[in-house]
Amino acid sequence: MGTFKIEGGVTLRGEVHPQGAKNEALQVLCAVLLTPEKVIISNIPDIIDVNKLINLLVKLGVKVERLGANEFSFQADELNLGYLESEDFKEEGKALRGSIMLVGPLLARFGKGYIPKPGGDKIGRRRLDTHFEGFINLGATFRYNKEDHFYGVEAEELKGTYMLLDEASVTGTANILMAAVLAKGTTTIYNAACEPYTQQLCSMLISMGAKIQGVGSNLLTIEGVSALGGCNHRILPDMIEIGSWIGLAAMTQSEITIKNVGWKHLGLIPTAFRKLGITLELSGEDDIYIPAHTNGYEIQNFIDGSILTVSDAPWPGLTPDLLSVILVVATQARGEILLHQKMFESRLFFVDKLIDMGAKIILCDPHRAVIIGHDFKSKLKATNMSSPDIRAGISLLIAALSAKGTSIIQNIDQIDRGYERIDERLRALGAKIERVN
Ligand SMILES: CC(=O)N[C@H]1[C@@H](OP(=O)(O)OP(=O)(O)OC[C@H]2O[C@@H](n3ccc(=O)[nH]c3=O)[C@H](O)[C@@H]2O)O[C@H](CO)[C@@H](O)[C@@H]1O
Ligand SMILES: C=C(OP(=O)(O)O)C(=O)O
Repeated sequence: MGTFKIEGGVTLRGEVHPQGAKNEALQVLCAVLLTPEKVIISNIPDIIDVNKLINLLVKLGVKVERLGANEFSFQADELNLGYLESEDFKEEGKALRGSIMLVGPLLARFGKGYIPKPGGDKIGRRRLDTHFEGFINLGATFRYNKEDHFYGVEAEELKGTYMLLDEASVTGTANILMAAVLAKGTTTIYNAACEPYTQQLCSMLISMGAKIQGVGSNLLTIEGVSALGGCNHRILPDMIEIGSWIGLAAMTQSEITIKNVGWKHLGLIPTAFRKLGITLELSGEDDIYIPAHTNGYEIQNFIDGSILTVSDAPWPGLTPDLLSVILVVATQARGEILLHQKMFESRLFFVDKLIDMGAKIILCDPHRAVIIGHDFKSKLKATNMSSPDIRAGISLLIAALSAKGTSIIQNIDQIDRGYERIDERLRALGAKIERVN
C-alpha cells in the first residue's frame, strides 16, 4: 500500500479537467456483456476499481482493445463462462463493489450469473437484497453459499413484471435494469434509483436497442427485446471528483477552474457548497470557476436562523459520497453545521483524525457530526494518518493540503481506487505532494 507525503499550507492555482465518473464506468462496463457486438466507451477513468473490472471482463473472455488513453472497445462474443466458477473469480470478483453488476447482464444473456460477496468501501452494511429480490421477481432462482459468501442466480427465461424496490439502490437498479432489457415482456421498476450514472446507463442501453421509458425518474418501464447491438458511449465527468475539487479549492484558499463539468448533471452539488458560503461560478461553456477565498467562507443558516444541516438522500437529493468532503471543508468555515450521513453508519469515524489535527468536531453518533469552523484563525496541524475509505481519503488529503507542516497519508490505494493520478494533477496546480513507496 502506498503513501503520500504532503507539505501543506501551499496555495494552488490553475485548471483541472475532471476524470470520467467512476460509478457510471462500473455500470456501463458491465453492460458490454449484453451484446456480442462491439461497444466503444470513452472517458473511462484510469483508476484501480475500473481497471479491476476491465480485468474481470478480460478473464471472462471479453475482447478488450485500448483505443486511446481513456477509450476502449469491448466485444463479448466468445465468453468463457467457466471462469465464473473458478477460484480466481472468487478472489478477484470480491475486490470491488461494482463487480456485483456483472450478474444482471450475465443472467439476462446466458441464464446464469454468479458473484462472490463484493467489496468496495467499508462504510457500513451494504446489503444486496434489492438486487437479488429484483432477479427473483423476474423469475430467477437464487442460491447463496454462506460458507464462501457466493451468490448465484439462474433462469431459463426472464419474464417482465412490476416491482417496487425496497430501497432506491444505485447498483441494484442498474443490475435489475440490465436483466430486464432482455426479459420477455414489460418490466416496471418503481422506486428506481435515478442518479446520473443510471440515466447514462439507460441512454447507453437505448442506443444498443433497448426500450426504456421514464429515464431520470423513479419509475422505469422496460419493454424487453430479444437482442442488443453495439454502440458508442461517452462517460460523464465525475461529479464526486468535481465536488472534491470545489472543496479543495475553498479549503486551500486557491483559485481553481474546473473544466467541462457537465453542469446540468450536478444536481444539488453546487448548491450544497454555496450553502457553506463558497463562491463558485459557472464560467465559459461549462466550467466552474472558484475564486481564492482569501476572506474565508461563511456557512448560511436556515431561513429561521437555525443551524444548517447537510444530509444525504437518494438522487436528486445530495449524494452521500460528498459528505466527507463537505465535513472537512466546514472545519475552516465561519459558523457551524450539523452533518447527517443517513445512508452509511461507518463513514464518519475518520473525524477522529481531523480532531487530532485540531478541527472542532463533535461526533454525536455514527451518523451525525457537529462542526464548528475555525474561519482560518487556526490552521489544522499536519499529522500521520491512514485512509479508511475513498471519500474519507480524499477529505484527509484536502485537510493535509491545507494544514501547517508535513503530513503522511498511508493506504492511498483507497484514494487511487477513485481518483486518477491525483498527485500528478495536484502538483500541476502547485501542490507539494509526493508518492513515497
Ligand atoms: C459503485 C457505486 O455505484 N457505488 C455507489 C452506490 O453504492 P450502492 O449501489 O452499493 O449503494 P445503494 O444505493 O445500494 O445503498 C447505499 C446505502 O444507502 C442505503 N440506502 C439506499 C437507498 C435508500 O433509498 N435509502 C438508503 O438508506 C442502503 O441501505 C445502503 O446502506 O450508491 C451509493 C449511494 O449513493 C454510493 O455511496 C456509492 O458510491
Ligand atoms: C462508496 C463508494 O464507492 P464503492 O461503492 O465502489 O465502494 C464511493 O464511490 O464513494
